[in-house]
Amino acid sequence: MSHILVISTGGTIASLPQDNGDVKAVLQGEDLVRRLPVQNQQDQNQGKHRPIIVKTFTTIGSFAFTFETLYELGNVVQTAIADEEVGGIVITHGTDTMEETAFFLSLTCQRKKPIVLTGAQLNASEPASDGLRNLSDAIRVASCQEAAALGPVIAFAGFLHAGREVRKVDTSALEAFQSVGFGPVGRVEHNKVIIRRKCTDYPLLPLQPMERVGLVRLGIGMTGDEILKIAEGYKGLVIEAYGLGNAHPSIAPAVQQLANRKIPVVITSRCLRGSVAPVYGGGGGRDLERAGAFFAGDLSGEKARILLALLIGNKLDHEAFYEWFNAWGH
Ligand SMILES: NC(=O)C[C@H](N)C(=O)O
Repeated sequence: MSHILVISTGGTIASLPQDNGDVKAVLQGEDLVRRLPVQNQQDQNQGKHRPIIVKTFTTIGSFAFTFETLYELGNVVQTAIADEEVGGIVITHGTDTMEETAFFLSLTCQRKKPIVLTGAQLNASEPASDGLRNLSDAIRVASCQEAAALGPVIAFAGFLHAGREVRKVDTSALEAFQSVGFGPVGRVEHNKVIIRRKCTDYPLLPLQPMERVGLVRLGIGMTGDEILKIAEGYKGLVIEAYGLGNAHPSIAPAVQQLANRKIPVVITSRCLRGSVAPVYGGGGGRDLERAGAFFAGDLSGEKARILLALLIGNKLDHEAFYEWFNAWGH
């Protein structure tokens, strides 16, 4: 029987308070699996679960992840996908940047096997810690072949969220994630995996090291000068603009300058739901589009940044960026 590979990376699920008061990721993958509830271990003995193999990839807070970490993790996941002995993959991860890792894997990994990310909001020393429940649910989902077609998902607080749509919406509540605008793709209830939605089969990008891309959220009165300063040193820039994708009128000429220097600019929205669209003149989305900006549909700023960094890393022609943002943004 093929096994479930649990790849641990740290995060609160692996964290314990230290003598100096810091809460720090210290538990290895083996420690997490050893702590699984007795019921779960019994299920395993009775063959209800596939055997579990553990790999400790790293033991850090997800706020310490970099593009390099994502690239290396992507390689580990792709090796596991190609390994016939592996039936499903679970990644334990901090919640802070879990949605970006889930999206990165969605962009680069074939949907042959379930890929399930999970973590915790309460550290492993807290009596009501959610980590073991989430890990137990994630293992169940990774054992369910039907979940492969969803692409990478986050299993958290009993819900399943698609990598493309999921966002961390709460700093501390146990229900940390939501699929904003669409709702979860499924849930784990009474130890059963229930899948209620299908996920679109988006085109994949080759796994490549990503390039440095900036991300800036507009606040009232921010101007083109500020955008040009922020863009320094970056190979691309994502702007979280207002509403449908609008900005102060001084920003379109700045975008034009950056486009002339072959620095692509991508527009997303500060809004939590809905897509950007070039509608308004007077500094609005139509001016930004005319200046050469790409529109990222309903992707969040963070996710548009991952896609842009990967497109630049793949050395694709900028003309092709329109198709990629159309494909993934809608
Ligand atoms: N709940 C968590 O896992 C948050 C933690 N700071 C992390 O992302 O590593």
